[in-house]
Amino acid sequence: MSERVILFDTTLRDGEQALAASLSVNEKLQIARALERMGIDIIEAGFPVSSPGDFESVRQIAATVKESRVCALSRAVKGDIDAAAEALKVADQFRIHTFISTSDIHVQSKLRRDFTQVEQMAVDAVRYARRFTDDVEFSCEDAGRTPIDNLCRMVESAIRAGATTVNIPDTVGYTTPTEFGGIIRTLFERVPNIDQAVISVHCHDDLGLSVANSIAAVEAGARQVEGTINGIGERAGNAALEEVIMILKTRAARFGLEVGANPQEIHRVSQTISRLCNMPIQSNKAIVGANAFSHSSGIHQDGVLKSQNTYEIMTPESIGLGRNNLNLTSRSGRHVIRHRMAEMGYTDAEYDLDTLYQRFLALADKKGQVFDYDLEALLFFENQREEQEQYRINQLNVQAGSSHFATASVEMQIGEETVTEAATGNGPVDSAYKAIARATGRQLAIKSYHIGAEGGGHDALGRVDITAEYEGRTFHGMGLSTDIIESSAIALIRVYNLIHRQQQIEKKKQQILEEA
Ligand SMILES: CC(=O)SCCNC(=O)CCNC(=O)[C@H](O)C(C)(C)COP(=O)(O)OP(=O)(O)OC[C@H]1O[C@@H](n2cnc3c(N)ncnc32)[C@H](O)[C@@H]1OP(=O)(O)O
Ligand SMILES: CC(C)C(=O)C(=O)O
Repeated sequence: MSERVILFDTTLRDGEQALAASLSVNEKLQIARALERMGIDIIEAGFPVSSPGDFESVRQIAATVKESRVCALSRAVKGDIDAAAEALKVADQFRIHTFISTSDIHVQSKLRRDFTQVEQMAVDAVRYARRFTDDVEFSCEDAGRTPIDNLCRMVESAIRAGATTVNIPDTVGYTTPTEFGGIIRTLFERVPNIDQAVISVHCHDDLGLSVANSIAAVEAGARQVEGTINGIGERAGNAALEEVIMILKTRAARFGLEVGANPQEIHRVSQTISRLCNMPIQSNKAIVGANAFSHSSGIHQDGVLKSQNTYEIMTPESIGLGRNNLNLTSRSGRHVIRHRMAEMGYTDAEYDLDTLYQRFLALADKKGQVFDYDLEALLFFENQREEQEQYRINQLNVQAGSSHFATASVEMQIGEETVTEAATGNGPVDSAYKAIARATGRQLAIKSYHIGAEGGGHDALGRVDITAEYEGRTFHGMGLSTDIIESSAIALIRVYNLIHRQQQIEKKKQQILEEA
C-alpha cells in the first residue's frame, strides 16, 4: 500500500478572505457539497468567531457534509475555540484548527510578545481544543520566515500538547522550493516526536511558487497539503489544489502517493467556485484555464492528430471535460437531458429532472441549441435559489432607444406584497435598477458591474456580476439569461435577497444573545 497525501481545502476560509463580497450560507453549502463530492479529505469551512454569518455557515456545513471532515479555524484564544467547537458540534467528527505566529517579525511586531509566551499560548490552545475533539490541527503562522530552532521547538511543543496535525505555512509566499523542502526535512530530522502527527503545508503564491513549494514539501515527507480550488486566497492566493492533485496523479510513478480526490470533478468544482466567488479564471491557468487543453499552432495540431500524447500529458476527460455529440433542442425529451447530465457526472439526486427540463425548454425556445455549459448554468441557478426568497420579480419591461431616456416598469413580489413601480434612467439597466430600488424602498451603492458571456457565439448566455454595498457590507450578485437586462435584474435581486438573509441571521444572533 502506498502512502496517502491528505487534501485539505480552505477555499471557504482562506479563499473567501480574498473576495470582494462574502459568500452567503447557501453559496458556501454549494461549494462544500461540491468539494465533498470531489473527495476532499478535510474542508475548512470558516472562522466561526469572525461573524454570525461565518458561524452559521460552518454550522450548516458541519450538519450537511458527511464524507469529508469539516474543520474550523480559531486563533490561539479560548473564545475562538469555543465558537469553533459550538459551530462544529453537530458533526459526529470534526477538526479544530488553531494557529499562532512563530516568526520574529510576527511575534514581536504583531503579537507584541516573546516567543516563550507565544509557545505557551499555542500549547494552551491545543490542550483546550483537545477537550472538544481528538482531531486538532495547529499551524505555525509565518513558519517560512521562522528561525528553524524556534520552529522545531514549537512543532515539538504542539505535538506534546496534543496536536494531531501540525501545519507549516509559508504565509507570505517567501520561500523557494529547495528552501521550503529543506525546512520540512529538518523538522523530520530534529523534532523527536514528529511521527506522532501528520505534517501539513499551506503555501501562498506571492512569488508564484505555492504549488512548487507544496510539492517540494511532499517530497520531503509532508503528508497533508492545504490549498484552494483555482488557487484563490489572501493576496496572490494559495496553492491551487487542482494542480496539486493533477501533479500527484499525472506523475504517480514518480511520487507513488495516493490522493483520494476524483480528478473528474475538477472542471465542475472549478467552474462552480469561479462563478460563486466572482473570480474569473485566466485562460492560460494550468488544468482549469479555457486554453489548458487547446492546441493552436500547426505543428502541435499535426502532432495531436497523429497521437494525442505528443502534446498532452493528461486528457481533458481526466478532469471531467466531456465530449458531446447529441444536440439538445426544444425537441429533446427528459431522457436525453438525464443522459447528458449523467455524462457530465451529475447523479439523479442532485437535481430535479422536471424542474430542470422546464427551464431547459424555456431556454431552448429562446436560443435553439442548448449546450453543456447552459445546462450547468441552469442547474447553478436552481441551486442558487434560497428556499424562501423575500424579493422576486414578477414582470420587468424596459423601453430604450438612442433618442430617449430608457423607461422601466417592474412588478415585484416582496414577501406577501405585490409592488409595482416605474422609473426612467440613462440606459435600460439604469432605469431597471432605479425601478427596482423604488419598489424595494432600499437604495444600494453599486460598486462594480461586469457583463460577460457564458459559452460562445451570439446566442451565449449574458452573465452579469455586480457588487453592491449596503450598510458598510459588500454583497455579490450574479445573473444569467439570454437577455442582459434580465441578467442585470437577476443579479440585483440576488443582492437584495442576500441582504435580507444577512439581516435575518443578525436578528437570530441578537435573539440568542438576549435569551442567554
Ligand atoms: C494567515 C491568516 O490567514 S489568519 C486568518 C485571517 N482571517 C481573519 O482575520 C478572519 C477575519 N477576522 C476577524 O473577523 C477579526 O479580525 C477577528 C474576529 C478574528 C478579531 O477581531 P478583533 O478582536 O477586532 O481584533 P483585530 O482583528 O483588530 O486584531 C487581531 C488581534 O488578535 C491577535 N491575534 C492575531 N492572531 C492571533 C492568534 N493566532 N492567536 C491569538 N491572538 C492573535 C492580534 O495580536 C490582535 O490582538 P490585540 O488586539 O491584542 O492587538
Ligand atoms: C492560518 C494559517 C494556516 C494561514 O492561513 C496562513 O498562515 O496563511
